[in-house]
Amino acid sequence: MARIAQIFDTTLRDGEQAPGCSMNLQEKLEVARRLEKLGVDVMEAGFPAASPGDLEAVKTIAGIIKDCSVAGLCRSLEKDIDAGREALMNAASPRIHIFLATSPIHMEYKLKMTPEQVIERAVSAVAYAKKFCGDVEFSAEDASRSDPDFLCKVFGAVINAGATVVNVPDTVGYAMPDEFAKLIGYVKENTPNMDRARLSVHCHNDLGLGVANTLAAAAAGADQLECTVNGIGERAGNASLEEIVMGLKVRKDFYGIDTRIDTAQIYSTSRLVSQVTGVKVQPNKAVVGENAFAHEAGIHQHGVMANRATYEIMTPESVGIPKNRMVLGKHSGRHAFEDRLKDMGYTVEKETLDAVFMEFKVLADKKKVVSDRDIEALVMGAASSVPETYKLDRWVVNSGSALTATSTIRLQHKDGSFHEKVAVGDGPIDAAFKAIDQITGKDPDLESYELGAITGGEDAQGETTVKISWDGRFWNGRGISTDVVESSIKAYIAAINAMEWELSATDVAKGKREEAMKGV
Ligand SMILES: CC(=O)SCCNC(=O)CCNC(=O)[C@H](O)C(C)(C)COP(=O)(O)OP(=O)(O)OC[C@H]1O[C@@H](n2cnc3c(N)ncnc32)[C@H](O)[C@@H]1OP(=O)(O)O
Ligand SMILES: CC(C)C(=O)C(=O)O
Ligand SMILES: [Mg+2]
Repeated sequence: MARIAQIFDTTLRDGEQAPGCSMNLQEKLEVARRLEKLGVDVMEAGFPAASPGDLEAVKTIAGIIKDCSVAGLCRSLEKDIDAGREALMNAASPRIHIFLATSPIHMEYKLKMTPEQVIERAVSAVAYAKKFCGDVEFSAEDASRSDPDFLCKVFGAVINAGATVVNVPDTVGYAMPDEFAKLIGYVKENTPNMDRARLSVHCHNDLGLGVANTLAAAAAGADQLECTVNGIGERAGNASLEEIVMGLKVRKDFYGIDTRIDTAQIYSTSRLVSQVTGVKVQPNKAVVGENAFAHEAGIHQHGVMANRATYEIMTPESVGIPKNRMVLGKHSGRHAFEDRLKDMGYTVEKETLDAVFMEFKVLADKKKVVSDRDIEALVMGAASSVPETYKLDRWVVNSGSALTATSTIRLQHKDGSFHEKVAVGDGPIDAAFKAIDQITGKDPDLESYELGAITGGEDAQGETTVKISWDGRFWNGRGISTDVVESSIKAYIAAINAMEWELSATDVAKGKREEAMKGV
């Protein structure tokens, strides 16, 4: 019988650590719900001690996710574990995840601790966490560059202190598959009481081997695999969830390992993560890339026409890539539209469906054929919208080679009032953003601005993604329109709304904490 490997997803923690991948609370919640539907066994929701915003995010996710464990990462410090405990107090299955480095270079230069002090600290941290939480994972950071015997000693000690999972991270993506498999076999054989804990791996992709190392470790006995959707994560990223899961599924004959992932949810989860982070999936990315199932060469096309299995080792449907179906356009009705949404993996409330269907009709008037990508953009726009403090009412922008770009923007505030400002700038987008800043009284830094077309063709919709920052925090905004200036304005307003919403939510939480402290 096949054994089951648990999938530990860290998109919301290690994934979010990647430059440009930060998500706001609303976006994290959407991703968390999708991960639950995907069937992950554990989701790491954040690093509660990193900031009050991170703590609130983990707490909110922990309160709504019921079908899998929710983990929070903590250093081996009581104050971090206390933050983890607070963040996870409403979780159905909480897991405190503690880490401490075990490699000579990390111990000497970063932690400035001796190996004996590291063992002592790891044990005391696990024992402290165990007082509040039955499920405690311990990660030996930089395990692949650690002395294997020392690693086994640390693991034996933390298992004795109550750790339920011990994790072997290849923190800097240094390991080679054969070598990593040997290390896993060694740890399994030589760690005292290894039968009392699950053995996990967490691989990074610095040499492009994150997935290969994870699969090699699974074959060698690891039974929890840590990964992220689309492989996002620190530096070159983490091992990608979709590649690990499909590797195990397609080559079950070789590995004999199952997971509980509903693979038909993979594609829509990948699209969601790409949309909320604004990080595009490369076209040739395995499993979920635009070209993963495209056949261009004649010999391949000929083979696929005779039998798809000549050049396809898995079907697009098995990862949830929708088949080519009815064309949706301005004559399509609600049933066909709703059916397509279901096929694409979206379950939307009636209210959202009504709104998206209306937008679809407006778009269908402008475009001959509305593609799945267009629909996805409409749903994402409606579903991920945080409460709108400001809404675009109307705009005019003048620009050209012989005049200074000028914009007039009118926004409606949620209290119903209208506000209009005129601004000049270095080009039409800058002028528009400056007018919005004047209205909102906010002056965030524009960290990134990306403009693309959702589909090809002259009537393609423009999609703009912006990232703004203020006081070290980041917010994304997305806007779509057949006019690229309008999509840019919408994206900027969406980012400002996300910022307004998160800052006010943090203020409320802070207020509540201060109130509670008064009573202590
Ligand atoms: C491999 C990984 O992915 S590890 C996870 C990485 N994630 C993050 O760092 C999350 C975001 N981080 C943060 O917000 C901040 O770094 C914080 C809030 C966690 C800490 O901030 P600061 O207190 O300002 O410390 P700073 O980040 O500068 O330095 C890290 C400190 O933690 C210590 N430390 C690092 N790892 C550990 C650990 N596992 N256990 C205990 N202490 C640790 C370092 O030695 C250093 O200590 P020092 O301040 O006594 O020199
Ligand atoms: C905290 C640990 C698990 C980590 O992310 C790493 O070592 O890469
Ligand atoms: Mg990591």
